[in-house]
Amino acid sequence: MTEPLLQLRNIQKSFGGLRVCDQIDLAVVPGELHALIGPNGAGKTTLLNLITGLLEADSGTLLFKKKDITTSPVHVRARLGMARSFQITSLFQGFTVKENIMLAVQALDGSSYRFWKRADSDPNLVEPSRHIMERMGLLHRAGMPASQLSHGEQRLLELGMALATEPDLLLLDEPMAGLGPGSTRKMTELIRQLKGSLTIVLVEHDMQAVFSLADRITVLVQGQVTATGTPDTIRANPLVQEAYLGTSC
Ligand SMILES: Nc1ncnc2c1ncn2[C@@H]1O[C@H](COP(=O)(O)OP(=O)(O)OP(=O)(O)O)[C@@H](O)[C@H]1O
Repeated sequence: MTEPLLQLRNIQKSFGGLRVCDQIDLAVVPGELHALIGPNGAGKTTLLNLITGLLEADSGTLLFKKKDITTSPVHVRARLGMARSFQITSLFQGFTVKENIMLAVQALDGSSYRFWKRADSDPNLVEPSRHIMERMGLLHRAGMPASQLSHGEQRLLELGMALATEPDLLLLDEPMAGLGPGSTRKMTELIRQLKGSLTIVLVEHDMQAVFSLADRITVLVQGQVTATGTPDTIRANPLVQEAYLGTSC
């Protein structure tokens, strides 16, 4: 098997007496879109938080690009090439779409925010920002404050900001949440276009999107990995069908 880009070995996490992640083993290989699914409260978001470093595991090992990052803080993991789609609340609401994207590009470039005025005419920032806005279908919104965007557009901006850091591993936490059918289709298509050019871990409740996008799916139930496999294997797994009884996977 290809050497994993991200590997979790025997990861445990409890909140008080509640074990939320229990002996999690997970290998994400380069270039794949690996979806994490499971019923509400299964521990998916907690697992993403453990991967990005927002939370620290109680025990177990996390490897990224073969480096042990088990205790590394968020910014070290980000510098190594991990990005998570920002929550809408962390967009700079008063800044325009272009300014938000430029800030994210600037973070990659390492230059200081106090040079903002110059940054606005710096082709090294302007060109990549323009490219990202174009890719996200947000070019026509470049001058609009983030606060005035629709919910779907804000989610696209979030994704654009994550991509601006040119990650090797992109973690997406429910990118379709709260989107209508049109925006969901648009987001699905965008994620499909990203596939292959980077490795993606996707947490999503929209099973249609998950099953159409994922190369492999890991199913979490009550903090444990119940199954990992291709969409077809997962669909046919009786344990998964039991966990998802009543849903359309
Ligand atoms: N900071 C916290 N303190 C205490 N309990 C927490 C904390 N974060 C999550 N939990 C609990 O851990 C369990 C797993 O939560 P988590 O959000 O990881 O699940 P999830 O699979 O992402 O659920 P959903 O699909 O509903 O988003 C839940 O019982 C939740 O209440």
